[in-house]
Amino acid sequence: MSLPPLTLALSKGRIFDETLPLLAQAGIEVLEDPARSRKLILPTNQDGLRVVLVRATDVPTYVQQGGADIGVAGRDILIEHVAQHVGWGASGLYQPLDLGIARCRMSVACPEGFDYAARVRQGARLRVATKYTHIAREHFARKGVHVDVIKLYGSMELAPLTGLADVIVDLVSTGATLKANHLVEVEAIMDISSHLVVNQAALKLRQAQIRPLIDVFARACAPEAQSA
Ligand SMILES: Nc1ncnc2c1ncn2[C@@H]1O[C@H](COP(=O)(O)OP(=O)(O)OP(=O)(O)O)[C@@H](O)[C@H]1O
Ligand SMILES: O=P(O)(O)OC[C@H]1O[C@H](OP(=O)(O)OP(=O)(O)O)[C@H](O)[C@@H]1O
Repeated sequence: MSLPPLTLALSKGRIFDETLPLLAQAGIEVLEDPARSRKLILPTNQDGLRVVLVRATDVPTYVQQGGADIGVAGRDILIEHVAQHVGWGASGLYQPLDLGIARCRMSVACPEGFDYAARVRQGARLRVATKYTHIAREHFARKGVHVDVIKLYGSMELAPLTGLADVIVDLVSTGATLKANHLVEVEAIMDISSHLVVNQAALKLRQAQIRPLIDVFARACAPEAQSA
């Protein structure tokens, strides 16, 4: 009797695009292009593996709850997920590998004319708009800065421009989005890249299928594989 295929959860933007070359190094090919198809379950050229497309924020949930066996998620998403789901227990989600893809950083940014350093020195209360409330709270708590955190789901750059917030905490890569909106990066909080996440029960029950897949990713993202 053949086993059901392993399910790999990916979000359809950068993570999908940057995971494909890692899979390709092991001869694994996704047989449909999410940019052209509305399908959410994509076959691969291997009977034992399929890809499901989920929102980036849902990848940890799918993997932890067993909707997928394995997934790729940004460190930003993983930190927020773990902080919000402490009740679920730390178990269920194994993070064996930093894949080094979708690299960016989490930063504090503010409007060009805003004197962030002075406001921090003065001990002023800051209004912080962000999707990453846990990371923002931790960062400002460590600095001893009092903040009101305003949770947003996107377009954080707009918040200081409309008077909704003083600063934002968001992802920065090239800096082009900040520049286009007359914002400046004033503090880097942490480097971000995407990690492999694995359902712990699946890892125990389906060792023989999952271990080789983890090894495929480990080989593909090793430094010598990058330069080859
Ligand atoms: N500008 C950026 N440069 C590099 N990596 C980024 C950048 N912005 C976000 N990321 C990383 O990519 C992850 C988002 O992955 P991806 O682009 O696949 O999701 P998405 O498809 O945009 O999200 P959603 O599924 O919510 O629409 C983030 O969690 C972060 O780790
Ligand atoms: O420094 P840059 O290279 O300009 O990248 C930064 C932008 O990238 C991310 O957004 P993304 O492109 O993922 O858009 P989204 O949040 O709407 O998915 C982030 O939220 C910034 O807006």
